[in-house]
Amino acid sequence: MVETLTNTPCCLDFAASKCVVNVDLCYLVGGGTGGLAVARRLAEDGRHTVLVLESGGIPKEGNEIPALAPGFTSDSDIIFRYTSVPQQNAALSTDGLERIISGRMLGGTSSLNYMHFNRGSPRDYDAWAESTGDQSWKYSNMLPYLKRIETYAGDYPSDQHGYFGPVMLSRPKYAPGLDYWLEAGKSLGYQTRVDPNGPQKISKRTELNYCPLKELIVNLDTRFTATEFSKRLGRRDSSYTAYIQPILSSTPNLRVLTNVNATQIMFSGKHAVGVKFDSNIQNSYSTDNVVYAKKEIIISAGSYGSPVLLMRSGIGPREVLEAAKIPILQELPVGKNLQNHIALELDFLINDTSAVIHPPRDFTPENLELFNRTGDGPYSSAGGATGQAFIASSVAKAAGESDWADIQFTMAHSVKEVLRVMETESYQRLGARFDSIEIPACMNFQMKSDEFLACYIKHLSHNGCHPVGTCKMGPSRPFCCVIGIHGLRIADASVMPSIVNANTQVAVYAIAERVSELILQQWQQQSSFRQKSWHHGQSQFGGQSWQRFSFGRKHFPSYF
Ligand SMILES: Cc1cc2nc3c(=O)[nH]c(=O)nc-3n(C[C@H](O)[C@H](O)[C@H](O)COP(=O)(O)OP(=O)(O)OC[C@H]3O[C@@H](n4cnc5c(N)ncnc54)[C@H](O)[C@@H]3O)c2cc1C
Repeated sequence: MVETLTNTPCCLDFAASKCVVNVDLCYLVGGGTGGLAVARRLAEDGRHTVLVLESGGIPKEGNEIPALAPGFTSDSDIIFRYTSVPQQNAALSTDGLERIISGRMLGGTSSLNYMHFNRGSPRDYDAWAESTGDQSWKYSNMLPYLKRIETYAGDYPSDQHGYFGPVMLSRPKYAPGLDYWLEAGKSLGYQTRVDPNGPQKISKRTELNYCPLKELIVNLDTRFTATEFSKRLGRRDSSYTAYIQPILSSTPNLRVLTNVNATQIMFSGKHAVGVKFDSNIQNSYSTDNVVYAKKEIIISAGSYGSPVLLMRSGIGPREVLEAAKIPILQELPVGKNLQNHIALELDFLINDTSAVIHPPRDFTPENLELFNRTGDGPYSSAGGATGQAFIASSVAKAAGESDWADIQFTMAHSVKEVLRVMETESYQRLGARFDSIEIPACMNFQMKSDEFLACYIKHLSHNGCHPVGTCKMGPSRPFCCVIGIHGLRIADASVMPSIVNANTQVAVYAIAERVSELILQQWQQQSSFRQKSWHHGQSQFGGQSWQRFSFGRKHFPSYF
């Protein structure tokens, strides 16, 4: 059951409107993509009680309908909204100020996103292994976790896929324009029948006979594929619907508390022991509620939320904490290393609307009824990005990384290559022509010239909604533990040392799967050690042994 403060039975001091909760073992801040995946794995083990505190509520009605996803991104009830610092080379049409959003509800941003399902390149995971010095992050070692996420229902069944995981990975039947996309890719010499979620290999192009845009894209080793999605029968599969909803009522050791906002981690010395939170239930606002966790605290508040919570708790860069007059508990470069993809939409005019979603024609009551009945049709698509391609640019090539695609485009990113695709026979049949938005600063340049495109990109590009890296794993931070602090871990997009070359939710799920397994192993080892120590202590010290050897109790007797 999803609970609110007003009805949770574990709230000990309910009458005083301050809530003091003692959780058996573990407490998670943030019921988002990573958080709920960790919560599920820890709870289903059966030996531990897990409490999730989530700032938002249950996803709104209609959240499962992909076609409604774009509308939800501006619903202030279910998003965190920020504005970037002024950018020098992006978003200049809005004075360099970027609108940044993330999900604020159960499922977090997996309840808000467009459901594209891409693992990223094996090179991305290998790079994590290299930067952390921990070989277990290598792709070959992460493959079991990637498989554990998914129930594969795509076109390429193989031993590269999982078939029993919570998230359904599928390719929708309804895919307007996909045929044109694949035909265009094929006509340019690219492979098209490739598993987008198999190990990402860049296929060799058969010939390079036409490349007027070669300064940007020299190596056109690209694969054009259908896009795959985290959807079950055409409906959104989020971490809430996939990991938690199916087990919540039958898992009494898993508690989920909604509409509570964590404000600070509490410490005894350098040991994280609890979290303070505000709650806002039915317009009744209460502050400084406290939850204590016996085992440990795991933060999964996302790439913006996790560093903020750490800094509020005294963990962060000295200059930031001093400026905010927050006593420093641990100086760490929290909040640095923010990485994101850059995104740019290009508009084309075509004369045949069968290749795109056409709202007046497609979003009809009949098609809604079709979706409700079968999960098919226009309502099963979040914006119609039915095809995608991964390509290695000349920048990647120059760095010796021609097998590490640094551009992903989904009808259509990566300007010059998209323009090229639109010039192919298949898109010319649709009458496709570039319909550039008029930007005064770019009007002096010749349309499609390098100068024009550079100006266009600087003005209209924006963040790709894939923030990572703000609490990055380092060599001295095993199992996503916070350096210098006991009992505090992070499991979300913020721990990635570097961004993957695709959409980020799958990598977050993989991190959550791996971290939760490590946590369970570590807890198991600790309890075996404790048991051994206890027996040993008993024989040595008789009745005094428990206090002498047990962890936790000794340090925090008042909490437990
Ligand atoms: C518009 C959009 C479209 C996207 N499309 C795709 C896509 O198609 N495919 C893809 O792979 N990726 C996509 N992404 C990115 C992807 O969804 C995210 O990278 C991923 O979901 C992040 O997971 P997370 O666990 O790090 O954070 P989140 O899922 O955001 O979870 C953080 C959770 O913590 C909660 N929280 C934060 N602060 C507090 C606090 N103080 N107290 C309590 N709770 C708190 C939040 O409410 C949230 O539930 C998209 C992102 C956006 C914004």
